[in-house]
Amino acid sequence: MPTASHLTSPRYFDFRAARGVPESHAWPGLHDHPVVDGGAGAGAGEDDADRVPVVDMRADPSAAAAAVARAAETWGAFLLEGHGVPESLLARVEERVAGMFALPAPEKMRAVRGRGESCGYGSPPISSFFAKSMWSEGYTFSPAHLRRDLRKLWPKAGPDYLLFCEVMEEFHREMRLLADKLLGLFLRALGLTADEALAVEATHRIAETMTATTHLNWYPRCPDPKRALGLIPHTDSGYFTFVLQSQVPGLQLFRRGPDRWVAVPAVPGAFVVNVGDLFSILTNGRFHSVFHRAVVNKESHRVSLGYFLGPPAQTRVGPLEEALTPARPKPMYRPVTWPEYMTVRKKAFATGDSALQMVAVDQDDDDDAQTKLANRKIKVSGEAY
Ligand SMILES: C=C1C[C@]23C[C@@]1(O)CC[C@H]2[C@@]12CCC[C@@](C)(C(=O)O1)[C@H]2[C@@H]3C(=O)O
Ligand SMILES: O=C(O)CCC(=O)C(=O)O
Ligand SMILES: [Fe+2]
Repeated sequence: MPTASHLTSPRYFDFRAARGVPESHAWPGLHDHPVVDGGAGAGAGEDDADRVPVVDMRADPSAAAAAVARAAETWGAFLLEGHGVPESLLARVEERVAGMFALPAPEKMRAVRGRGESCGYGSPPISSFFAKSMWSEGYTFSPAHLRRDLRKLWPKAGPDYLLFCEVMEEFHREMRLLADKLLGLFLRALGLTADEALAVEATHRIAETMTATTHLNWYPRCPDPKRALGLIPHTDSGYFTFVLQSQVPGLQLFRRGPDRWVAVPAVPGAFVVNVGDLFSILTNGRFHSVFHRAVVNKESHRVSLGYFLGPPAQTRVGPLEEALTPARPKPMYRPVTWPEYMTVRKKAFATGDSALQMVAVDQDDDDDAQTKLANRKIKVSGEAY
């Protein structure tokens, strides 16, 4: 039973009551790199180096695939427009999400994420690897178990519960179809013809078995945003993520040469798509997973939604044979399941190493790589790619 003790529980920090950023939430090194604007007016230079790439799905498929290839190879992220998910539905999703976060803390804490669980309410799952706390709360759920999971937040299953479930179910239906379409475009972006992309799907059943997870982020208003961080710099671990950021921007992408954070503009109706680590593995490093973070601000709170796509837990993901090129003829990574990769990433956070590097195959060891290529033949889900 929730009691008023949630306010004194070490699990709950009452952001709304905070008058400053305590040491527990103050991050060093936040301003080591400049922040530049990634919006339409950005990149006054010749090549628009800071402008976040845009992919419009209304373009003809080869043009859209070329835009995806450029963005996935150079940025690991892009703004997705013309995706067909109605703006009115996105507005209803945002309204329901904001309503959920506005619930009193004891009610949200009814759904607190238990130790070792991936779904539930609380600090971002990644925060358990760090001594400092982030300026955010979030709620993770599996769209497949929506009605069951959401009873923890709304045990009486009243009108708010029903509306939330209905809107999220409609959203999930649209997003799952969109995810399949985008996966097809990603395969085309690897240079496959439409028929070859269909053949990859027939063999590997990537789209068919792909799972979706929704994670809602709430970044409360922050009295001293220069000291706090909404979400620590990270790469998403799965295949790819659709991020819906509300009217308040806050997502930043890391770019090298010169090192800088590019602030992603809040474009109404657009998604930001992030390439994740397992997709980088699947494409043999041709598509980059993007390092990104979320910052907070003093004026208003911010809400965002991540719709994460990835393989089923038992599927081992390794480089697709179709992604190998004359320049990179060998698989660069060993096959891993998503849970295995999460364990590697946990170690990487502890040591400061790169998780992707930790699953990389030693390219000098010819025999090793060739054996892995031979062993890597995909069987049906649950087996190796
Ligand atoms: C499917 C997932 C990706 C995610 C972990 C999760 O199981 C559910 C939440 C996701 C999220 C959202 C905030 C950032 C992130 C790193 C985290 O801590 O939880 C991502 C995870 C990820 O991409 O690895
Ligand atoms: O809030 C955002 O814009 C980013 C969220 C994010 O990176 C995530 O949920 O993984
Ligand atoms: Fe992320």
